[in-house]
Amino acid sequence: MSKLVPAITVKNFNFYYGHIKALEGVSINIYQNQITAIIGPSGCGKSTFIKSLNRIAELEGEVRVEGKLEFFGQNIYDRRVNVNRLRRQIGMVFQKPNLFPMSIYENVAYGVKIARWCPKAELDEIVESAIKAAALWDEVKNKLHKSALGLSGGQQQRLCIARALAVKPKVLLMDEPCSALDPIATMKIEELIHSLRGELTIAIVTHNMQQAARVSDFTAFFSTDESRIGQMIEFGATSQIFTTALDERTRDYVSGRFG
Ligand SMILES: Nc1ncnc2c1ncn2[C@@H]1O[C@H](COP(=O)(O)OP(=O)(O)OP(=O)(O)O)[C@@H](O)[C@H]1O
Repeated sequence: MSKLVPAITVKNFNFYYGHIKALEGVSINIYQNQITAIIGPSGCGKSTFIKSLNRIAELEGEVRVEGKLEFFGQNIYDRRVNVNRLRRQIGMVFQKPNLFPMSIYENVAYGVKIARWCPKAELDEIVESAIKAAALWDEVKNKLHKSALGLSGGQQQRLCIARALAVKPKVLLMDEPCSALDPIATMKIEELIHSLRGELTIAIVTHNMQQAARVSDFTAFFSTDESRIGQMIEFGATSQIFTTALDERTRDYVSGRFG
């Protein structure tokens, strides 16, 4: 394996919603061009964690952070950070597809257009290559100017991924991207994630153990203790976490005995 470079470095990270502590002492590297799965029981702070990486969490209300959270060496919570730019560089796909009521083309072009002026021919190329990268081109190439809301749930989710890819993010965060999809649509998303392997840094929250084992290079297991505050219990190569985890709580969770 080539040398691992952290895209995101997290050290002793605490996260609060108002006065309520949701995460405590999280330390982890999200490695560049690797796929990291975040697993753990409901309410342990998996979504909170990934939403804190691109500062989407603060859209939900007053939040506070402590500790270190760096994106290629830059403090993500520095006052001088341009949050819109940060969210382009660290894109996100949610549980349910959240397309705009616009055409397929416009959905993908949207982020590019608000970031900069772009000649039509270049925009066409960006849209096409993003939809191709999201493994959706053959299904939509003849209806690019039809409403995106007419697509199936699985197609909509791949279009959300295309929209995120169009602005050339360095990191893509995925929060249970398959939880609303049937097995075939899920398989297509997994194949798509697989095709991005080695080219894009991905952090994916999933409740599906087989999915984590299939798609990721690294796995982080989060949990809570009696305090109900989320912690990261163990982080390692996915093969190790699923076969020889060091912590008993991780072993119990991945084997289905807990959670
Ligand atoms: N916007 C919010 N305001 C206040 N508390 C929140 C907010 N979002 C989440 N929480 C709380 O933070 C804790 C962690 O929630 P989070 O959604 O991150 O967990 P999760 O592991 O992703 O759960 P699930 O697997 O059920 O989606 C929970 O106690 C939750 O109630």
